[in-house]
Amino acid sequence: KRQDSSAPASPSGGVEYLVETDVGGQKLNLDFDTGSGDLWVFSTSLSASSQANHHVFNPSSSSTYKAMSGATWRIIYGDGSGASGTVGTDTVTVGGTTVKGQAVELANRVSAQFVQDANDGLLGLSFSNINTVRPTQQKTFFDNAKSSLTKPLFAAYLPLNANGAYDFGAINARHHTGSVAYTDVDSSGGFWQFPSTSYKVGGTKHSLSGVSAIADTGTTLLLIADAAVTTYYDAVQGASFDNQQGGYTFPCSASLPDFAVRIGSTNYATIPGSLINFAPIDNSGRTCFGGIQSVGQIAGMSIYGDVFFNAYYGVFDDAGPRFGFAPI
Ligand SMILES: O=C(CN1CCCCC1)Nc1ccc2c(c1)OCO2
Repeated sequence: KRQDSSAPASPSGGVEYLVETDVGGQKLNLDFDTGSGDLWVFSTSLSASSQANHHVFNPSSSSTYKAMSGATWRIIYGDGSGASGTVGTDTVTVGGTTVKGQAVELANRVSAQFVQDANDGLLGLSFSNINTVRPTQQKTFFDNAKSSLTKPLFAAYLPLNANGAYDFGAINARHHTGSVAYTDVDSSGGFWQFPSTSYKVGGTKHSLSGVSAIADTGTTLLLIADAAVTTYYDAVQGASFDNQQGGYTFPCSASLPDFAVRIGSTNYATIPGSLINFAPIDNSGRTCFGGIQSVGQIAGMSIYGDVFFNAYYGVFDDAGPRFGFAPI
């Protein structure tokens, strides 16, 4: 039960946090994603152009890799990106936590966004019921590891523009302040999902009846219904929806109100306005892109991505299951 460990998570381009992961003795920088359930890697099965600028996994160079005959996978993410390929098993180590016989999905196709991205693949940390391997669905790294951990939990510490960490098996008191508040999780859809039926802009409360949210470390921004997005940016001087940028922008000098979201039936998580200035849209530094944007057509759902985790330590506890949060 002493496979507990903490693995550094490095911010990459403000878009994602990468964790160095050992797959069959080969080191790859993977995007840890609580919003999906597949562990997949760039592999030597990809075209040379797709492999460019990435570390790729070569199954022939791993003495512990075993092909999974007849198994395939194919995934499409909420942002339209995707990947697909074949499957095997290998020994995977993250920090000091090792899983033998972990399903490792080898990409032989990846969408253009992934070729541009800095990651060498993804390590899914959602529930295993949305893993895409067929004909036999596979388990996530955490699902396989949890029985060897002191507690069946992992936690995400993702501070802005600083090295963070994924803690496995124990909460790391150095990664949060105050006490951790919890809400029950509905895992039936595969996500770390909970009701989130109201929000506050600069202290004024607004309801989002019937809405649920997912805690999603693989999504960069905080994505929420159009009504909430409009309410927020109505409170920001000079903000407007920029079709070219595909979201709300505002003068980088604008003062941004805090945005609080209700987590379950407990209290609110408050994201300070300063964390809602995501990035300048160009090198002039005049206009900035907002960290709160529309979730689009996914009715009744909010997606709490890294902008949320820049303010809150997230505890993903399989006992429950439940989601915990505490200011970092
Ligand atoms: O697709 C993702 C996250 N995804 C994680 C794996 C890498 C590529 C990005 N998030 C997302 C992005 C936009 C969305 C959405 C979800 O739901 C509606 O709009």
